[in-house]
Amino acid sequence: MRIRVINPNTTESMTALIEASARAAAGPGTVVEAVTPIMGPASIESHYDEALAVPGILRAIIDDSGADGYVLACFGDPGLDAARELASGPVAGIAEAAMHAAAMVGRGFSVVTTLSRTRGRAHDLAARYVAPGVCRGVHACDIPVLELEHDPAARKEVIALARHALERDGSDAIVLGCAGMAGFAAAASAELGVPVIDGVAAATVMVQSLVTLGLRTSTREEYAPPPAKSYTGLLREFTRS
Ligand SMILES: O=C(O)C[C@H]1NC(=O)NC1=O
Repeated sequence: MRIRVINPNTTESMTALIEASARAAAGPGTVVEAVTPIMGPASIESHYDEALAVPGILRAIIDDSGADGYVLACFGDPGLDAARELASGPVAGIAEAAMHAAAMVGRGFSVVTTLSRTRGRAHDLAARYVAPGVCRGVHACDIPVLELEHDPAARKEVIALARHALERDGSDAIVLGCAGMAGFAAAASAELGVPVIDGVAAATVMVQSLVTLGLRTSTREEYAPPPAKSYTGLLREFTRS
C-alpha cells in the first residue's frame, strides 16, 4: 500500500523529519511518501496559519488522489474533514491518532505542545476525539515550531515540561503536540517511564491498519465528494465540475 503523508506547512526540513518518523513506523509492505504543499505557511502557529494551510493540503490530495491513505501531519489537524471529502482512502490527523492511542494506553494523558496560543485548539480537538477527563491538560513550551529542530535545548525543555505535566495533571501518558517533535518520543519515553506518543507515527500506523481492514471513509452523506462548484480569485484552481 501507499500512504501519502502531508506536511501542512511548507518547510521542507520538517517534511523530511515527518517522513522519517512515518517510515520508521510503517510496515514492510507500506510505501510512505511525505509531501510539502505548493502553497501555505512556513509553520502553523495560529488560526490564520491554519486557515491558510488548508488550500495547500487539499491541493496535495487532488494532485495525488491515488494513494491508499493520507496523514495530515500538523497537530491542529487542519482541513481534516475537507480532506475526507476529497480523499479516496482513509485520512488521519496526527492529533486525532495520538489522542486515540494515548487513551488506549493510559487513563489520562497530557499534551505538550509549542506555543501557548495553540492550547485552545488542542483542547477543542480533545473534546472531539476523547471522553471528558481523558485529556488532563495541555502545556506549551513556547518554542516556535521551526526552532524545535534547531534549538539544542528544545528536547530537554520538552521532556522537562512533560515531567511537570505528568505531576500537575496526574496523567500517565504524554502526547507530543507538534509534528516537529516526532524525533523526541523514544528518548522522552525512556526518560519519563510513560508512553509518549508521536502523532506522525500513530497516524501512519492507524491509516495503515484501516487500509489493511479494507476500510475507507464513508461517502454516504457528510463525507461525500464536494458538489460541483466554481471558486474565484486565488481559489479558481479548486473549481469542480
Ligand atoms: O500546532 C502546532 O503548534 C504545531 C503544528 N504547527 C506546524 O507547523 N506543525 C505542527 O505540528
